[in-house]
Amino acid sequence: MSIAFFAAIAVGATNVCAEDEPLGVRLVNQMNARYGQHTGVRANHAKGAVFEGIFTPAQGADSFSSAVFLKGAPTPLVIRFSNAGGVPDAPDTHPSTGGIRGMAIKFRLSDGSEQDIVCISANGFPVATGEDFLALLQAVGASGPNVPKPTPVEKFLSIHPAAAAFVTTPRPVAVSYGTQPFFGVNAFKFTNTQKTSKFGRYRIVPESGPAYVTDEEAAKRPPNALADNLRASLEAGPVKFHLLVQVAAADDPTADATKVWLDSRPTIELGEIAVIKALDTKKIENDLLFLPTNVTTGIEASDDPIINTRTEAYAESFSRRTK
Ligand code: HEM
Repeated sequence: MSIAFFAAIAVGATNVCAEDEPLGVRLVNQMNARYGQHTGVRANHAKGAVFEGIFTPAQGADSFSSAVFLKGAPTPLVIRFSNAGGVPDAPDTHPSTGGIRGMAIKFRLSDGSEQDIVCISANGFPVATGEDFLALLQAVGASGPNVPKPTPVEKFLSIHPAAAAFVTTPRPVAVSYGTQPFFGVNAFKFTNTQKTSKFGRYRIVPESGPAYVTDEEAAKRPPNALADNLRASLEAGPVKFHLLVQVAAADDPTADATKVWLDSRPTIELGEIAVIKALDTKKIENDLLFLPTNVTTGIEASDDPIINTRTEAYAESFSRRTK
């Protein structure tokens, strides 16, 4: 995201605030005010592409967590790649995306239940709480082009250095969704059969390595190149990622997604995600709901407050888009 991005989409966005409503509802109200409310569309990550996949656990992954998908037979997946922002059908390079992509994965577990992992292409988040995220969205909404400087968003960024760093980080455009690394951002607690628990954050790394195009090339590409190019790659066979967990050291913060852990922290390989074939996105995407709190035995949410706020907001967005 860039400051220009905030200015570009702040036009027409007003602040909608009802203190008595749950935080997740207020966040969705604010997103709808910012991007417009579009029937049958997600309040955020509105443009997506859905694929079928399969997860194969790595040897020994079950020593990290007793989660059922980490041992034995491969698990079928439904994967939705997306661009951030609530503008449906926006081109991949549209400012409303802020350069942020999403990868949401639903594991169809052998016992009939589900496990979701919902990641973005950024390592870290601009703010540590849902309240601060709402304040950021409100500041953006109040910072139209004719607003005197310093604008509310400029003021917000001046006192929230993590948010300022987030919005000024360059976000190159990937060749396809299949060449984009993704990050879980929020910490989860993993417990194995010996009852040993560790905190970790997911990382999803393309097997072929990350690959990007220049901004000039990106601007010339068709509007859905990220998904189109992944579909084209699938003609030659599955497109693979590695699912890893970065493991926290004892004093690493687990409740603050702005605090990225050192790269030197160990990562454990949980297994391979193979994207197999494209599904009919328009037909199925609205029935899909990915929740960060949708976890199976052996995995729990950490004390990161954003996790529950996300679930509240996603459920609200789901109920609006399926009405
Ligand atoms: C307080 C912080 C956040 C809020 C309020 C928020 C809000 C939302 C909302 C309203 C949706 C639409 C949900 C739906 O209709 O199903 C959404 C989708 C999504 N969000 Fe967030 N989000 C937050 C943080 C995050 C973080 C930290 C990540 C990743 C680490 C993330 C990744 C995604 C992805 C990938 C989707 C698309 C899911 C799909 O394909 O269905 N979000 N978000």
